[in-house]
Amino acid sequence: MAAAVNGMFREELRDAILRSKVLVVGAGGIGCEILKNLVMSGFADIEIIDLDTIDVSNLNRQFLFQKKHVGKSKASVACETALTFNSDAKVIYYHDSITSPDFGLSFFKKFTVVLNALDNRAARNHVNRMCLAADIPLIESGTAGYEGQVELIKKGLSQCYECTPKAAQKTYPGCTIRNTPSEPIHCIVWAKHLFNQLFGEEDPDEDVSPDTADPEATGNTAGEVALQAESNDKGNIDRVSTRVWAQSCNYDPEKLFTKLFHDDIKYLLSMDNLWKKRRPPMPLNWKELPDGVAGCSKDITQPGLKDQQRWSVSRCGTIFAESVKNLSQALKASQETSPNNHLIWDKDDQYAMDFVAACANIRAHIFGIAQKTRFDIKSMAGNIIPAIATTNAIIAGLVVLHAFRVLENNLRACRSVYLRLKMNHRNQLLVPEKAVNPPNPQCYVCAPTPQAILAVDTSTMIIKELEELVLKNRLNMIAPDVMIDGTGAVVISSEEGETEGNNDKRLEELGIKDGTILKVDDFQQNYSLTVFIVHRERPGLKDDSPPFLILSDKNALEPKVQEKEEKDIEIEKPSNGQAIEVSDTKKRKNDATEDEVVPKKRKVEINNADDDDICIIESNDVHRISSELKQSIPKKMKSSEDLDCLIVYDDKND
Ligand SMILES: Nc1ncnc2c1ncn2[C@@H]1O[C@H](COP(=O)(O)OP(=O)(O)OP(=O)(O)O)[C@@H](O)[C@H]1O
Ligand SMILES: [Zn+2]
Repeated sequence: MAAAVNGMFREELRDAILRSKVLVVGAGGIGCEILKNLVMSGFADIEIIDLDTIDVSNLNRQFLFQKKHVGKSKASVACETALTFNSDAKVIYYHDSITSPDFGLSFFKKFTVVLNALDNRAARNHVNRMCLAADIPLIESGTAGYEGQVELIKKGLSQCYECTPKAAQKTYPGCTIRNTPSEPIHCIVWAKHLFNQLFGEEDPDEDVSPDTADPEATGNTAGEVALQAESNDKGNIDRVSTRVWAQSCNYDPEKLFTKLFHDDIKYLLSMDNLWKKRRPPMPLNWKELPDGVAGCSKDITQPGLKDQQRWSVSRCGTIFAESVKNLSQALKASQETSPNNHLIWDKDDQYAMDFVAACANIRAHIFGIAQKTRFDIKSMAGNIIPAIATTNAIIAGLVVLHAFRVLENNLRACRSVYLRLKMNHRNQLLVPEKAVNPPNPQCYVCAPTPQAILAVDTSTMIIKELEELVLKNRLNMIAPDVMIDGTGAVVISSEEGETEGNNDKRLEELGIKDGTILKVDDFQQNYSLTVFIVHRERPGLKDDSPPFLILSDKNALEPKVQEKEEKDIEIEKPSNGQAIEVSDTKKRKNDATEDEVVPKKRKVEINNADDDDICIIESNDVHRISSELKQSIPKKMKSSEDLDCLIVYDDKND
């Protein structure tokens, strides 16, 4: 093959290709294309890793796989097929996760360049950190429908994957979901919550009942009055969990329907402040379900496949009853093994999907919102973004062109490139950045001494929450060790059994208070972070403000000359917090000034993919966070610009 590419590339590049050792992370849509490009360009020493097996749904675009490969390791089959294009190449495959401790620093250090072809934030963060630690150039890529992006990540030269905040995931206020839906997606999210309340993992924060704390309805006691008036034998969901009540009535579809789509709606109607400027919802009667479809003048016979038709309300009722029956039986069967078992919502499970489609459409009808087909609901509920083979191929081509530049040591030519859906004003579909974006000096990952400020109520947060919510979920660590600077006390150890006794202790009990400095290390990621604690009181457990905030402006930590004398807590207070990534969207925003951490109770995943979760944020949280931060930020920094862009809405995923 080397001979075949002779003459195609300059001699130096051809030799560099032959000498190089390349790691491809992910053998999915982009990964398969990259691997094919690599072997066809004469790369002779390649390793590829993927944790997954081939699914039939991969076959339309992952051309290294065929029907006979379904169920087999992606990495193994990709390797086997690629070798048929160039048997001179040496390709090693791993059917494993790149986050496994087996792939440590010395593994990464073997490579000339790493090419990411992943689909989730956790893995991308991890590879980012490993490549920074190993000082190996990483080419990061992603696609979403017709759009895509390729960028170089090189320590000290370019931004890293975590340098700038990414736009927040799509969010919906909790009260919109529970009280005042206005779009089909609000009804779909509500229906998914209902599934979990009835059959899945119960989460009190996914309550589907009317929300009496809705600020728009405050001062309105009608809801309470209505609540009293409604008979408890119908199941007052504010007093008994939806699951317990549903079980007590043996998942009787009529009773469930009446509770959810009649009684609760009447209750909502009694909160009349909500309906002063809105069309009020219309409670439905199980025995008189209309044959009409919201958005259609009458019940027309619609063309197309069953999945692509909009169901009449009475049809939704029938499907609701059928799916409730099947799902409750499935739940019962699974609980025979263990009473803690529950169902997991899966868009590809017929009854789970039927249930969500029927409930979403019934609720849509009640609120005068256009109904959707089961197919549309599946796309929205599963947050499916069509994967386009051509987009993947274009992006994979660019990844390999970037790799050539890396091999030629022409890193500055590796400017980020965006593939657009439509031409820009220069008639470009592929739009390069003007130059390689320099690293963010305040990045909490790639800065020379990474630092972050954690503003938290040290009297309520427990150590387990510090580990799970802050260090793992928020700061993307895998196995953190935490030591208090100064005393050397280890509060969290990645070694099993060493610090479990601390798990339920509050931070202040272990001496973590305002002004404390924590030294956090994740040996698996070769990552060290200094965390400055700022105590920030939370008014009460029922308070909706985020349980903690992370800021990353290390300049805020340096005392000004006149303040040096008084080296007190002021030095830990943020002055101009640099925003940190808030979603996995590949588009980076440079304008946010501080990071907002969504309280766990408001965060809702509505699909299975790590990177496609939809969060619910109470809209008034934003203002509360702002005003709280204003109090903790030195006066000179209090500008509205600094505080008004906490949450960026963007519906793109990579
Ligand atoms: N931690 C990880 N280690 C190794 N491979 C990973 C890891 N996380 C994700 N991947 C792989 O990255 C690939 C991403 O490819 P792609 O985006 O085409 O996803 P897919 O799962 O093949 O397709 P779809 O999500 O559309 O069904 C997948 O094959 C996935 O298994
Ligand atoms: Zn960075």
